[in-house]
Amino acid sequence: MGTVLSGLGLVKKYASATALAGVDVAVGERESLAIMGPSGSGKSTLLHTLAGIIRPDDGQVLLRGERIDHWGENRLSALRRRRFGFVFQSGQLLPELPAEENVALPLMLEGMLRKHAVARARRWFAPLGLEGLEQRRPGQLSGGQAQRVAIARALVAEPDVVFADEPTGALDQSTGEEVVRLLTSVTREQGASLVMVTHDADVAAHCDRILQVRDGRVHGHIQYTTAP
Ligand SMILES: Nc1ncnc2c1ncn2[C@@H]1O[C@H](COP(=O)(O)OP(=O)(O)OP(=O)(O)O)[C@@H](O)[C@H]1O
Repeated sequence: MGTVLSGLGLVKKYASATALAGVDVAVGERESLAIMGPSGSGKSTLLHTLAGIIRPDDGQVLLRGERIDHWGENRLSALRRRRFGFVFQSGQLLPELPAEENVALPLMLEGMLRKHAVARARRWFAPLGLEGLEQRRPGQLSGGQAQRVAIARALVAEPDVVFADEPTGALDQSTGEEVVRLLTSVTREQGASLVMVTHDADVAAHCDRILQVRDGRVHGHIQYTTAP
């Protein structure tokens, strides 16, 4: 399995805390990696550093072997739009746009005509169990449906890597399980890798591998031979 994304010796310090104290991590082709650890252990900082949102103080981030951590802001934001997809805990959809336009947004931002972008966006509704909800606005969707729309938006531009930060954090247990099951399976089918921060061991168990982080360091790995 080839490596898509890697972090080597990542260090990130804030005035009051060392969020990352030298982290090595590699994410394989189509692999799903869960990042777990106590509150304040550096999970979100690690995800944001791998995604080119936070610049590390030391160490390197490589996408398909190419170093990206020292790229300029414009180049990094174009990379994030084209090659990465993002799913957050909640509140990431634009309330005034119908679901299909929310999904189409990354394509429109890249200059695709609205009707073409929406046509491509609609293809994601059936695989995510969202058929018939294309015209609904986010306020007319349940929490689980809104997260599935967010997953469709993260995948629509066919990214190399999807980053998810507590994607089930605002959902009840069974809705969260359904969302993570779809997130891991659809991401894999699309050919992308997944990096997901979660507090929830049941959610993490849907990933191929779990990275345990503690005090800004990798504390351990759990490798599943087959994800559920
Ligand atoms: N912008 C910031 N400024 C100062 N300190 C920060 C900043 N971001 C994170 N930290 C500190 O870095 C450490 C790691 O934070 P991080 O958010 O990565 O942890 P986490 O494991 O994601 O926590 P949680 O599970 O509570 O979200 C913490 O001590 C935090 O207080």
